[in-house]
Amino acid sequence: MKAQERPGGPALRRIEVENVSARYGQVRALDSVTFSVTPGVCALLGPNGAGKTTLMSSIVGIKTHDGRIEVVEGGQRAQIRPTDVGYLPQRFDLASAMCCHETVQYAAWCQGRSPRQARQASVDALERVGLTDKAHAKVKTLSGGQRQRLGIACAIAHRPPILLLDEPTVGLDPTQRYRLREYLTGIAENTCVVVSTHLLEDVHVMADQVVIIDGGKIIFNDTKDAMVAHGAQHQHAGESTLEAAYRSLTDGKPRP
Ligand SMILES: Nc1ncnc2c1ncn2[C@@H]1O[C@H](COP(=O)(O)OP(=O)(O)OP(=O)(O)O)[C@@H](O)[C@H]1O
Repeated sequence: MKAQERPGGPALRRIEVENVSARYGQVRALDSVTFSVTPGVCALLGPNGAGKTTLMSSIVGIKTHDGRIEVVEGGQRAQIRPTDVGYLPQRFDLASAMCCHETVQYAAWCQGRSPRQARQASVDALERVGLTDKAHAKVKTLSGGQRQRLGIACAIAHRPPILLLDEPTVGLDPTQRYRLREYLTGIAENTCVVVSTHLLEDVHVMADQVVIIDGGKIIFNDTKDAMVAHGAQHQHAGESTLEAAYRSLTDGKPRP
């Protein structure tokens, strides 16, 4: 992934999430969540079951919810359009008999690119995730990390102004993790990138904004520097400031 490459989508002013609540039957997964995201990398943190995936799928529009999720651009509010968004779900299936190039081409075509644009988009995205040499390999022959990178290629191929990645660095080797972080920080100037992660190194390397969610509620929403400053006040021996901040903010909270 080349940091100097920037997606050509229009810069969005911000994503507004207002008073969003969501349930699975009796389970309240999100409870009046309100925050906004401007271009940059927003790291979404929280314990297992906190509601991160539910929040991402609500923003994408596939989880029904109460409240409002909109884009505000030039003072105008609008619904988020599917073509505005690139989404890497936490778990996904790909057509195992298709090759990587066909897979990404199809994803770009589904996002409104013409067949010719989709072909080029696939070439570019596979290059960015380091899978050019696997372009004609069948999906079923890929390793776990290669599959994850193919999923990322599908999410970024149409160069969306909103990128939602649910635990994208899981399964990537250190070099690929570095390349992904470099790519995301490179596009962040004009892309709202929301990355769900359990890795504080992801936060350290690429986050501008940090949102911590616990029990379906936002318990922290500020800059990375503010999180570091909070951690410095609660640091134990052997802990980084980010580890201390995360522990002190999430320790002892009731779980749903
Ligand atoms: N399909 C589902 N049916 C019922 N409950 C669900 C479903 N998906 C999630 N939940 C519940 O909703 C809550 C939030 O889950 P969610 O997957 O959003 O958390 P998460 O923060 O993404 O967790 P993780 O870090 O483990 O991926 C949890 O209590 C979970 O058990």
